[in-house]
Amino acid sequence: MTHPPFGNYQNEIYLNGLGGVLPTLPMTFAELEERAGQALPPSVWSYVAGGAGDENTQRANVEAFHRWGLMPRMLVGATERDLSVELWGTRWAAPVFMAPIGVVGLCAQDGHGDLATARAAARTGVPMCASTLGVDPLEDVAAEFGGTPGLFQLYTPTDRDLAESLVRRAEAAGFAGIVVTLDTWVTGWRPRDLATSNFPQLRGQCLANYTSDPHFRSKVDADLDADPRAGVLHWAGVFGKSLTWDDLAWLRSLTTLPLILKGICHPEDARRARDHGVDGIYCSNHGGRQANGGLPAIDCLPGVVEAAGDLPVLFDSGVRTGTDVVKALALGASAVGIGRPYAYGLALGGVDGIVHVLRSILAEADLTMAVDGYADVAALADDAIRRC
Ligand SMILES: Cc1cc2nc3c(=O)[nH]c(=O)nc-3n(C[C@H](O)[C@H](O)[C@H](O)COP(=O)(O)O)c2cc1C
Ligand SMILES: CCCCCCC(=O)C(=O)O
Repeated sequence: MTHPPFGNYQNEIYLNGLGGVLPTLPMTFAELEERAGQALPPSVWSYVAGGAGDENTQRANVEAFHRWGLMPRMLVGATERDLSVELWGTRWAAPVFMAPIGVVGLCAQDGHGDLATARAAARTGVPMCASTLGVDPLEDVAAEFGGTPGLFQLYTPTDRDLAESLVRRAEAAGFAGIVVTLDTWVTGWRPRDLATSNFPQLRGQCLANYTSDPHFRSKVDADLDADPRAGVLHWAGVFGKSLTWDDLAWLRSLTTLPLILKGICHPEDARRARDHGVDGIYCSNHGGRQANGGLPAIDCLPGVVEAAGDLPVLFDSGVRTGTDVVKALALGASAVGIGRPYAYGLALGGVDGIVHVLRSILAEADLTMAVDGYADVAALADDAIRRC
């Protein structure tokens, strides 16, 4: 799919003026977050916005971007930019994707946020990484991608046959890679969720990938449609395998699709993952939702990139603007994950809301590269960023 330059969104907004639909959507992350907080039911809002402990790592993820600065280059004529990247043999329209967000389904007013996210992927060319914890089964999600590649994020259950079934279904549905999340086999200490006690109830609504799974259903001794609680109980018993390096050969054996490990921050873990034959590393601290007191993820990225060698490195945690995207690329990310911002766009404007958030971020990234003199992602590898 070819795209007009992402920066054109700026002209569209100027031309539509205040009378258009677009200006009713926020133009800054601060406003986006504030308005999503007003739009979402309190339990969903506190779940999405919240993090671990006093949320210091969550804030640090965002603030750390300000301690990195891009170095502008002049007289290079970056009048036309190409932001596309090739990952695992597939061309992505831009070096950006939507990070997996379980429970994102509940951010949509019609309760089908996974489908809305997939439709936004189709409209923008920005891949979606679909969470295991969806409101809509992965097959229905993949059917909405419209040619944009998609990734499936696996929460590995203790039941190996169930893991295999989920991966096989993702393969059959046409997903282009499997992202295995390592850092969330149990949830971290999340005071906002503890205060509302709503987490189990929210989670219970996001088990479509399990309750639609033939293997899962075969293990539940009840009619799941008549008694959804039986499904929740069975899920609670199989969710959350704490993986070790010894499990990697088994994970690798599940699929010929690219296998990507999410939650890697230590260079030594990146090196070990590479030695175990994975196809990609995903540097992330889960947006500060799991362990508080950690380093900002962006500060971990350079070490992970170096250790990963020639493996692609995905990155997320704290990305709020197009400039953040360019900084993460300049620090070696192959593609950058947008997390909470797209969930907030969904809460405010459904598919249009996500599209607006993604196009704004891409336009800012594109225009930042134009002004700073970087015509493509490869050019950013050339000394484009400094510690402030
Ligand atoms: C509400 C919410 C749910 C999430 N669910 C998942 C998930 O199901 N699987 C996963 O690997 N990561 C999940 N994450 C983590 C994101 O993939 C990503 O790492 C994080 O949002 C990045 O931080 P940021 O949103 O502050 O940029 C979730 C994040 C949020 C905010
Ligand atoms: C029991 C673990 C559920 C994890 C829910 C989704 C997620 O990753 C999150 O950060 O929230």
